[in-house]
Amino acid sequence: MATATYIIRSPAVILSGKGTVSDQKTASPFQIPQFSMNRRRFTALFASLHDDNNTSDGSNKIRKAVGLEKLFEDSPYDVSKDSPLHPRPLTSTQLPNTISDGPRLRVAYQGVRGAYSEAAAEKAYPNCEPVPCDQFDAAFEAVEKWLVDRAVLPIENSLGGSIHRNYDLLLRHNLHIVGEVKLAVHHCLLANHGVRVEDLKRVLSHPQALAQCEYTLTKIGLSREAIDDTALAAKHVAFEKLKDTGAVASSMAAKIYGLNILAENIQDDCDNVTRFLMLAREPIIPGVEKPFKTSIVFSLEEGPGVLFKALAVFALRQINLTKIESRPLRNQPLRASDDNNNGSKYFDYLFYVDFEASMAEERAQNALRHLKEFATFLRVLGSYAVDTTML
Ligand SMILES: O=C(O)C(=O)C[C@]1(C(=O)O)C=C[C@@H](O)C=C1
Repeated sequence: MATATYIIRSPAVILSGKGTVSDQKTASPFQIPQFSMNRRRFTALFASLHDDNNTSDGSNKIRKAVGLEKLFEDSPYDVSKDSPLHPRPLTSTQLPNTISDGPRLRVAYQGVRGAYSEAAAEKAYPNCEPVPCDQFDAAFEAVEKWLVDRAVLPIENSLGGSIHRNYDLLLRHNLHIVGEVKLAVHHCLLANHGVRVEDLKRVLSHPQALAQCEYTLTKIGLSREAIDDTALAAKHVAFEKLKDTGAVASSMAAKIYGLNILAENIQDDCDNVTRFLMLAREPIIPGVEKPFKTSIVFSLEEGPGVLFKALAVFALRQINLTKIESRPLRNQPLRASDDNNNGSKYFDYLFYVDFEASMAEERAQNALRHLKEFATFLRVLGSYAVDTTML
């Protein structure tokens, strides 16, 4: 039977399911002396959640499908070995504000200067050094390869919905969610000086930004063209000195690239908020001193009421869910329905759930233990403080 070696390097990662994980190692997850919760119980809990004695082939297939087998292979150093280089896990109380003490934290974001993601990085980590990345993948990789300390990436918007790419990348990469930050997004219509709204034929921006301004752009009658980020759209319009093309971007982008603001607040709803995730190589130790949220991803066997059963583990413990998202389980061949086989085929899905509880709480631990009884795969993406700041 094929076996895989997993180095479980954090207490916040759970690999579970019906496959064989023959040789698990746990790498010194707790190094913080001021760790305040019942450390022994927490360690025992994670050890038990990692302890997978099931033997059917289900989860190995899933791990292969989502690339989990690669999780630790590319690690710049093996954290299972004691090393002075091993950074201490961040504590929840260090985040997000006190993190800027000491040397400036380098924070990757997707886009160029003036992108909303840069503003989100600065809100998440005041006084940080924002590091632009061309794509979301590059931001994930920059953290993994120790080029930067953190990444701040958008995950959902109140008008446009989920940013699916980042849901997929969360699973493909080996980073932990250590916080969230919400940013009010006020879009402007930008153009070169001397250009009027009537002169414009098209507008460039990030697809999310274009979707958020759908109504206004249709009213003006502009054709839309997608570009990697809002600030890059502004930069392109400015550098190419375009006369018939505008950009949807921030007032900061207008300032940086010397564009004129033709219209402000052009998003379809004045309450336009994007939620960003703060990602790090190490998880934080979850606390209970302030409102916490936990993000997980899991998959289930096919069958009637299975998702209902999965969600009931939270309802039974009065745990509120704040988000549920399903994504196709990539590289998983289409399965034929075995019961009442009528030749129908269906897809397999991963379910991403955010719930309002800390992994330091017994009810959250029990809920996940319960879920693990029938989930074919389960991973905790992070347990982190809720962003309760006023926008
Ligand atoms: O293009 C930018 O400026 C970004 O930061 C990206 C992004 C996104 O991906 O949703 C971020 C916030 C806004 O919702 C629009 C675009």
